[in-house]
Amino acid sequence: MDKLLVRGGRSLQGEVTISGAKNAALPEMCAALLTAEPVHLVNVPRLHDVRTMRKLLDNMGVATETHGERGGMSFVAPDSLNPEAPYELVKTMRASVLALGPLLARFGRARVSLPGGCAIGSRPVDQHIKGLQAMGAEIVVEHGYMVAALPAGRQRLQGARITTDMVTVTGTENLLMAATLAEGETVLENAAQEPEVTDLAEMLIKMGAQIEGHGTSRIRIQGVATLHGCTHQVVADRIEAGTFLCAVAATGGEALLRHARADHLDAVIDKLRDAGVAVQAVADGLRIHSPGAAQLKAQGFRTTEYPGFPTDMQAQFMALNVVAQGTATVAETIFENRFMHVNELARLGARISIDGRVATVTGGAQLSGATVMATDLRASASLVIAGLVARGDTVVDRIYHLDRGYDAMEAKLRGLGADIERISA
Ligand SMILES: CC(=O)N[C@H]1[C@@H](OP(=O)(O)OP(=O)(O)OC[C@H]2O[C@@H](n3ccc(=O)[nH]c3=O)[C@H](O)[C@@H]2O)O[C@H](CO)[C@@H](O)[C@@H]1O
Ligand SMILES: C=C(OP(=O)(O)O)C(=O)O
Repeated sequence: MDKLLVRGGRSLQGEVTISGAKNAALPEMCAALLTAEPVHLVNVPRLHDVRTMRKLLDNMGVATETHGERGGMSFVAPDSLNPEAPYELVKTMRASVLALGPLLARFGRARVSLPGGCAIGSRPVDQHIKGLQAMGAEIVVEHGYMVAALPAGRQRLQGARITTDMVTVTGTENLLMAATLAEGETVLENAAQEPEVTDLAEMLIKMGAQIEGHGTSRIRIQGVATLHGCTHQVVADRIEAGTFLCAVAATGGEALLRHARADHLDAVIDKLRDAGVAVQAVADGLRIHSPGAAQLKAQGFRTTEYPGFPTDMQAQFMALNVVAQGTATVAETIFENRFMHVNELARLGARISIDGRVATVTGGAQLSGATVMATDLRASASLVIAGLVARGDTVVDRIYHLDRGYDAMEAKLRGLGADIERISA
């Protein structure tokens, strides 16, 4: 199992290029299931979840290819394929559930393993099922699989008005993709407004889908009989960008984050500015200048759906709060078990107490390196940030979590002057 060795104490300086977003690339790869024509994606990040999604599509019978330096990938999903997502692949990547909507919409049937929970919470998919049932699908859950089909005699899903019980990102994406090929109009109320949903909608529109209102809480889709191929560039990863912002803020220093989108990071940038960090939108990126943690003020926040503070940035900003000055409370409202980094940060010297879904961070900690264990994707990133600030050596174990969602993180950090290396098992 690979580990990262971080020798802390260096400030970060220079330029880093932000990759395409994992959480946009994964649904967009599934969108290729909606047409028999070639779909080309560019700016696909090189990370483990993308490789898993490719395996999942290959396994179904989709022809996939990578090309070029710029994260090019193409997909051809023939008219006849095996519409199944097996447990072996789904268990390592919850986003596999995004195959369900497209498969059902185009092939009229699908067998997709239930994803189960993961470290950060229980992560049910009841809203995906409820929405597809509202569109006429018959879905039974048996032997750990969602087995979905259209009723006898029906060729297509039916448009419907669907209000999800809560805002769900992949739920919105699954229903959005399914609705593009349904008969008639679908209205998704309480839809997720995350930039990755908007990016997916823009790709689907290039494929011939009729969609309005993406980026708002009501998305209207007029179903069409077929979609065609397209070329689409995956939007920049706002969470990767936010992670680098927190790393530079915590270590002090100055950096340019190429391709980072300020308009997708408002809530995080506001908090960084309140903390005392200078963040400026520049042509094709973001510039950050941090005076170092000793000059920064810890910031309280509450995670919420977009455009609120993202749950996927909670752990990384908490690492910054640990070394900034003052006390701050952090409330996690999206996932019930997303504070697992807290005990590991404590091994480095962080002072954090937890009461239910609220963590109170007492800043100003003098961190010292230790061996810590990554428990999930963003927890891993928060431990790396803390390790960059800590005195001495920090070893972050189980970084397969990090590899799931970050494209060459240690190489990018090294490019900014960090002393970090991978120890391969
Ligand atoms: C691949 C991807 O894009 N992953 C992101 C997506 O995950 P994901 O789409 O899985 O997260 P959701 O937005 O669906 O989850 C939001 C909340 O709704 C609950 N829920 C969701 C669906 C459902 O059918 N029933 C239900 O109860 C979840 O348990 C959670 O409490 O959005 C999360 C919230 O921004 C991010 O942390 C993940 O990085
Ligand atoms: C929780 C995350 O991803 P996933 O939904 O793929 O587990 C994340 O990207 O932080």
